[in-house]
Amino acid sequence: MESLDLTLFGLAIFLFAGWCFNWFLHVLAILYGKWKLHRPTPAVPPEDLPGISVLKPLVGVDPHLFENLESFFTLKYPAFELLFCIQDEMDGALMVVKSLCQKYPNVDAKLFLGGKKVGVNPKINNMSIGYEAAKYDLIMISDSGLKMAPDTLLDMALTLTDKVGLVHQMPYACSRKGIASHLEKVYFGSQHAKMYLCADVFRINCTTGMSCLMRKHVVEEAGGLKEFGHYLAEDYFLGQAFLDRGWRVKISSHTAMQNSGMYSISQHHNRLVRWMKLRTAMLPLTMFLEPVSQCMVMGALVSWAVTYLFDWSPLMFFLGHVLVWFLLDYLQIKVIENKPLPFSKFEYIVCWFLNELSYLALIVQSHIDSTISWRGKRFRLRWGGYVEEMHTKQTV
Ligand SMILES: CCCCCCCC/C=C\CCCCCCCC(=O)N[C@@H](CO[C@@H]1OC[C@@H](O)[C@H](O)[C@H]1O)[C@H](O)/C=C/CCCCCCCCCCCCC
Ligand SMILES: O=c1ccn([C@@H]2O[C@H](COP(=O)(O)OP(=O)(O)O)[C@@H](O)[C@H]2O)c(=O)[nH]1
Repeated sequence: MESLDLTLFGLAIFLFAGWCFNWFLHVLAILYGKWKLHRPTPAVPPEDLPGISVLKPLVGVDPHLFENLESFFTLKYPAFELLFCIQDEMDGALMVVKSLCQKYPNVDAKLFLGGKKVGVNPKINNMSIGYEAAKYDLIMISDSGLKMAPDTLLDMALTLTDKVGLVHQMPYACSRKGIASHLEKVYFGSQHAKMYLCADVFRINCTTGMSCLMRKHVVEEAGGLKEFGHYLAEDYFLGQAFLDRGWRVKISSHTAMQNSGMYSISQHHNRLVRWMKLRTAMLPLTMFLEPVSQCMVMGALVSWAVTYLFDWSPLMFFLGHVLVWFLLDYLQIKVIENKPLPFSKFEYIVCWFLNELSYLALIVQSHIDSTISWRGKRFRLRWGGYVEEMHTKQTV
């Protein structure tokens, strides 16, 4: 009996300590975000800036593709080339790129069709020819759904100092109409940003491949881009390859502005489930950490702990916990948005609860099957982050 008491006491102390650590992370993320993000970009003589090859892997067209790609043609940076990679020659994105090349004939832009099969990851396959043709040592991988501010490339290049090998942008989102867009902002501005900013402070690898600038010669030392084609989460392994070679990996002070023209709550959820599956396969520990780091789960566990330890009312404790979390998330989103929020306080309440509650269901869903669907292809995940493509049998 005594050993059971001791175990419960130890568990309650552990949960309470984890809860205190969580508040530390919350406050740290807000303060670090305030300090790190949205810094003014200094003016630098153009001759001091290295050239950059920007790889744009494209699949399909959405209503914002033209404006998103156009934002790369209007970047304020002295020397860069745009390398558009399109895997399917019939893809409508081809027309969009061609019309932008006509509109901006002075921008150094090239088109690569068909890709090259070097592994399982279709994004890597798509980018392979463009990667080989890149003429600068600095390459940037930039997903199709991003819209970039004119000075962001400059900010990223200035963050890439001597010891830094890779600079990535923390994912966030442009303001668009509707609840799905608000939900996306609430997710990326709250729990995602909290972990992302803290991971950067503690130098934990959380490289996200939607927008990252890196030194090509280091990628070559690691075996070239094709080495990362075995994984779907090529971004995490790219970041790790830089860290393993003694390079620093940093975040830019500009966030990655996702601006896909096709967005809905179910698309957002499917994407989060896909990412969770990748994280679980790569880093199995996140399978345990992720649920307990959720507001509602942590609140319920620690309510028990404080009742056991201090005889506090579990209900009052839980409600207070949720309220403080909710308010800190609001402060953090405001720091990341850095301008008036595009939604009302009521919409924030709805999206915050929707995000917190649906995320728990998504965690469960992510463990139900280990296959991943991504842009029309299906993959089976293996431990360690390896993947196999699943081919559906053709019937005649
Ligand atoms: C109390 C401590 C609790 C710690 C709990 C940790 C739980 C982790 C929960 C959330 C982490 C969110 C922040 C990381 C970003 C992850 C986003 C993601 O999963 N992206 C993956 C997919 O990206 C796309 O993949 C396809 C590619 O082609 C696209 O271009 C990509 O955008 C991506 O592959 C994964 C990247 C890295 C995941 C690392 C996760 C480790 C995070 C640990 C943070 C812990 C900080 C705590 C500090 C003490
Ligand atoms: O078969 C594919 C799937 C994706 N991509 C590219 O990979 C990037 C990321 O794709 P998506 O936005 O679907 O990934 P997510 O951010 O949702 O993980 C985009 O530029 C896509 O065009 C690609 O080139 N081929």
